[in-house]
Amino acid sequence: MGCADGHIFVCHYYPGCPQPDRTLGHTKHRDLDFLNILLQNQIGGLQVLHDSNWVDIPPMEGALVVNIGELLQVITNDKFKAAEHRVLANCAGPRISLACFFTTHFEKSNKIFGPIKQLLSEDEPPLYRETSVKEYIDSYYSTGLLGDSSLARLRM
Ligand SMILES: O=C(O)CCC(=O)C(=O)O
Ligand SMILES: [Fe+2]
Repeated sequence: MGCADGHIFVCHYYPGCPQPDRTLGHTKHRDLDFLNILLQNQIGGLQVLHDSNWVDIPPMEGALVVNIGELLQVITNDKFKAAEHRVLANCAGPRISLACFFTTHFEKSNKIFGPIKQLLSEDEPPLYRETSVKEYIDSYYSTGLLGDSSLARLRM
Protein backbone atom coordinates (compact mmCIF):
# COMPACT_ATOMS: atom_id res chain seq x y z
CA MET A 1 0.00 0.00 0.00
CA GLY A 2 3.04 2.26 0.26
CA CYS A 3 2.75 2.86 4.02
CA ALA A 4 6.34 1.76 4.59
CA ASP A 5 7.83 3.92 1.85
CA GLY A 6 10.18 6.61 3.10
CA HIS A 7 10.74 5.49 6.67
CA ILE A 8 12.97 7.68 8.84
CA PHE A 9 15.17 6.99 11.85
CA VAL A 10 15.19 9.53 14.68
CA CYS A 11 17.63 9.29 17.57
CA HIS A 12 16.61 11.00 20.82
CA TYR A 13 19.12 11.97 23.50
CA TYR A 14 17.60 13.06 26.82
CA PRO A 15 20.35 14.33 29.15
CA GLY A 16 20.02 13.68 32.88
CA CYS A 17 17.81 16.41 34.36
CA PRO A 18 18.52 17.89 37.84
CA GLN A 19 14.82 18.79 38.37
CA PRO A 20 12.81 16.14 36.51
CA ASP A 21 9.55 17.03 38.28
CA ARG A 22 9.59 20.49 36.65
CA THR A 23 9.66 19.40 33.04
CA LEU A 24 9.14 16.54 30.59
CA GLY A 25 11.55 14.72 28.31
CA HIS A 26 9.02 14.72 25.47
CA THR A 27 5.54 16.27 25.66
CA LYS A 28 2.48 14.11 25.09
CA HIS A 29 1.59 13.41 21.48
CA ARG A 30 0.46 10.81 18.99
CA ASP A 31 2.87 9.87 16.25
CA LEU A 32 2.49 11.26 12.74
CA ASP A 33 3.07 8.04 10.83
CA PHE A 34 1.62 4.60 10.25
CA LEU A 35 3.86 2.70 12.67
CA ASN A 36 6.86 3.46 14.85
CA ILE A 37 9.32 0.86 16.08
CA LEU A 38 11.30 2.11 19.04
CA LEU A 39 14.38 0.90 20.88
CA GLN A 40 15.08 2.52 24.28
CA ASN A 41 18.01 2.21 26.65
CA GLN A 42 17.72 1.14 30.29
CA ILE A 43 16.73 4.50 31.83
CA GLY A 44 12.95 4.37 31.32
CA GLY A 45 10.44 7.22 31.28
CA LEU A 46 8.24 6.31 28.31
CA GLN A 47 4.55 6.35 29.26
CA VAL A 48 1.33 5.61 27.36
CA LEU A 49 -2.07 7.08 28.19
CA HIS A 50 -4.53 4.26 28.91
CA ASP A 51 -8.01 4.89 30.39
CA SER A 52 -6.89 8.39 31.46
CA ASN A 53 -3.88 6.99 33.35
CA TRP A 54 -0.24 7.27 32.36
CA VAL A 55 1.21 3.75 32.23
CA ASP A 56 4.97 3.09 32.31
CA ILE A 57 6.51 1.21 29.39
CA PRO A 58 9.61 -0.08 31.17
CA PRO A 59 12.62 -0.99 29.07
CA MET A 60 13.20 -4.74 28.60
CA GLU A 61 16.46 -5.99 27.21
CA GLY A 62 16.12 -6.88 23.54
CA ALA A 63 12.51 -5.62 23.35
CA LEU A 64 11.18 -3.15 20.79
CA VAL A 65 8.16 -0.91 21.38
CA VAL A 66 5.69 -0.81 18.50
CA ASN A 67 3.64 2.38 18.46
CA ILE A 68 0.60 2.87 16.25
CA GLY A 69 0.51 6.22 14.49
CA GLU A 70 -2.43 8.39 13.44
CA LEU A 71 -2.27 7.40 9.78
CA LEU A 72 -2.71 3.72 10.71
CA GLN A 73 -5.75 4.74 12.75
CA VAL A 74 -7.17 6.43 9.63
CA ILE A 75 -6.62 3.52 7.24
CA THR A 76 -7.90 0.91 9.72
CA ASN A 77 -10.96 3.08 10.44
CA ASP A 78 -10.24 3.05 14.19
CA LYS A 79 -9.55 -0.73 14.36
CA PHE A 80 -6.10 0.30 15.59
CA LYS A 81 -5.87 3.44 17.70
CA ALA A 82 -2.86 5.74 17.90
CA ALA A 83 -1.64 5.80 21.50
CA GLU A 84 -0.95 9.10 23.22
CA HIS A 85 2.49 8.92 24.82
CA ARG A 86 5.13 11.05 26.50
CA VAL A 87 8.59 10.72 28.06
CA LEU A 88 9.29 11.76 31.64
CA ALA A 89 12.51 13.57 32.46
CA ASN A 90 14.94 11.64 34.63
CA CYS A 91 17.95 12.64 36.72
CA ALA A 92 19.59 9.27 36.04
CA GLY A 93 20.09 10.00 32.32
CA PRO A 94 21.13 10.11 29.65
CA ARG A 95 18.17 8.34 28.14
CA ILE A 96 18.62 7.36 24.52
CA SER A 97 16.00 6.05 22.14
CA LEU A 98 16.03 5.17 18.46
CA ALA A 99 12.73 5.43 16.60
CA CYS A 100 11.96 4.17 13.10
CA PHE A 101 8.90 5.93 11.70
CA PHE A 102 7.09 4.22 8.85
CA THR A 103 5.76 7.14 6.91
CA THR A 104 6.33 8.95 3.66
CA HIS A 105 7.42 11.96 5.69
CA PHE A 106 10.32 13.43 3.78
CA GLU A 107 8.70 12.88 0.42
CA LYS A 108 5.42 14.47 1.61
CA SER A 109 3.65 12.09 -0.72
CA ASN A 110 0.50 13.16 -2.59
CA LYS A 111 -0.71 9.57 -2.58
CA ILE A 112 -4.22 9.40 -1.16
CA PHE A 113 -4.91 7.30 1.93
CA GLY A 114 -8.26 6.62 3.56
CA PRO A 115 -10.06 3.84 5.41
CA ILE A 116 -9.33 0.49 3.70
CA LYS A 117 -12.41 -0.42 1.65
CA GLN A 118 -12.44 -4.05 2.81
CA LEU A 119 -12.91 -2.86 6.41
CA LEU A 120 -16.01 -0.84 5.55
CA SER A 121 -19.64 -1.93 5.43
CA GLU A 122 -23.09 -0.47 6.00
CA ASP A 123 -22.60 -1.03 9.73
CA GLU A 124 -19.07 0.29 9.67
CA PRO A 125 -19.01 3.39 7.47
CA PRO A 126 -15.81 5.37 6.95
CA LEU A 127 -14.96 7.50 9.97
CA TYR A 128 -12.40 9.60 8.12
CA ARG A 129 -12.26 11.31 4.77
CA GLU A 130 -9.38 10.53 2.48
CA THR A 131 -6.17 12.56 2.73
CA SER A 132 -2.71 12.71 1.26
CA VAL A 133 0.25 12.31 3.61
CA LYS A 134 1.32 15.81 2.54
CA GLU A 135 -2.02 17.33 3.59
CA TYR A 136 -1.93 15.36 6.84
CA ILE A 137 1.61 16.43 7.74
CA ASP A 138 0.84 20.10 7.01
CA SER A 139 -2.30 19.91 9.17
CA TYR A 140 -0.40 18.15 12.00
CA TYR A 141 2.33 20.78 12.12
CA SER A 142 -0.09 23.70 11.82
CA THR A 143 -1.01 23.10 15.48
CA GLY A 144 2.21 21.55 16.76
CA LEU A 145 2.56 18.67 19.22
CA LEU A 146 0.32 20.38 21.77
CA GLY A 147 -2.44 21.22 19.33
CA ASP A 148 -5.69 19.41 18.68
CA SER A 149 -5.29 16.15 16.86
CA SER A 150 -5.30 16.49 13.11
CA LEU A 151 -7.36 13.28 13.23
CA ALA A 152 -10.29 15.35 14.44
CA ARG A 153 -10.10 17.49 11.31
CA LEU A 154 -10.40 14.39 9.10
CA ARG A 155 -13.27 12.89 11.06
CA MET A 156 -16.54 12.70 9.08
O1 LIG B 1 12.00 8.58 23.21
C1 LIG B 1 10.99 7.88 23.24
O2 LIG B 1 10.90 6.83 23.87
C2 LIG B 1 9.76 8.31 22.48
C3 LIG B 1 10.02 9.24 21.36
C4 LIG B 1 8.78 9.57 20.64
O3 LIG B 1 7.70 9.48 21.16
C5 LIG B 1 8.83 10.02 19.24
O4 LIG B 1 9.91 10.15 18.68
O5 LIG B 1 7.77 10.24 18.66
FE1 LIG C 1 6.17 9.57 19.66
